[in-house]
Amino acid sequence: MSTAVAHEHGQAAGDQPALLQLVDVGKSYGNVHALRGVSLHVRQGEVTCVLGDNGAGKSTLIKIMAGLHKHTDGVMTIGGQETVFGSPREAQAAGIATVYQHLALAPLMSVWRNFFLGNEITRGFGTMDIASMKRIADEELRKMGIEIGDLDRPVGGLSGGQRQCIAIARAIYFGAKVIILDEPTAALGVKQSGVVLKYIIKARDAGLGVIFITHNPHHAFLVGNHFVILKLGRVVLDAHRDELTLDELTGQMAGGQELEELSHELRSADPGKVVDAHTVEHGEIEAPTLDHPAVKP
Ligand SMILES: Nc1ncnc2c1ncn2[C@@H]1O[C@H](COP(=O)(O)OP(=O)(O)OP(=O)(O)O)[C@@H](O)[C@H]1O
Repeated sequence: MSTAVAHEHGQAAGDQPALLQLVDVGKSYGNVHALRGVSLHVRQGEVTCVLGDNGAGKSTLIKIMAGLHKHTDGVMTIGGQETVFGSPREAQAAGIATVYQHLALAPLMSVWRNFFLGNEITRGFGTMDIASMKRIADEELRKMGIEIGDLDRPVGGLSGGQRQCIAIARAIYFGAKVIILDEPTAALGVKQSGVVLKYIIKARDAGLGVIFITHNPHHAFLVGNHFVILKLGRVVLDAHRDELTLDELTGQMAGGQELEELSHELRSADPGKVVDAHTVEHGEIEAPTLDHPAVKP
């Protein structure tokens, strides 16, 4: 397994050129270094997973690629051209679509209205061509195998999984080359997560470069071609799927060293009980109860 950053600066590995590439990108907010030396490449028909805990720098990374923030170091290229986006509009125009976990759609608006939000079809005198928009939204959602039923329903009444899927279908229809998914499964149960993961595969198979931001290595490993783990703003793992196993990804994500230290601390707190890193990592540790000495006042 490769735990080091494996790729040469400025050059994507493999035959295909990267749709989007970051080389040694950094971002400082005053004297806070949110990202340092981050390199990443996103290729057509591949899912690049970016994993990281809270504060790892995932949101900052998304904001740079989505045109909300400018990086302070390094280079971003889109289709080989060095690029700094001045606004989210510029990123969209370059084919970068971002689906935010909570802001994917406007909850009070209908499904078809959301599908065309900001890209409405109009006839003469600026009147909206509602019939065409409904027809196209229906066709596109069906093409992706998304069953919604009544497209006049406000999306607020749909499940979180359905909302994410509509946002993905919309990005594909409007010609995105790269789709950034911001923790799309974080608030979902197992079944709904499965549905969203299926549409991540569909987006990949439609030829998009998918960036799947998540803190869940199990979800990442089900769909990912490439894995990057961020920790405190730095890349601590950059590996292709055939270079690692799910256990290794999970271990790296959890932080083997930190787990060792935690298990050591827990052992000293309760020397009668044997707790090893494996037990902690796999969630086999006993949950504290009100009777547990550790939580007594
Ligand atoms: N606008 C800002 N000003 C100052 N520091 C910031 C700003 N935005 C983020 N940071 C800092 O940058 C670091 C990375 O934050 P970021 O939000 O990118 O991480 P994250 O991986 O998305 O975390 P989370 O999952 O908790 O949102 C953190 O230390 C954070 O406090």
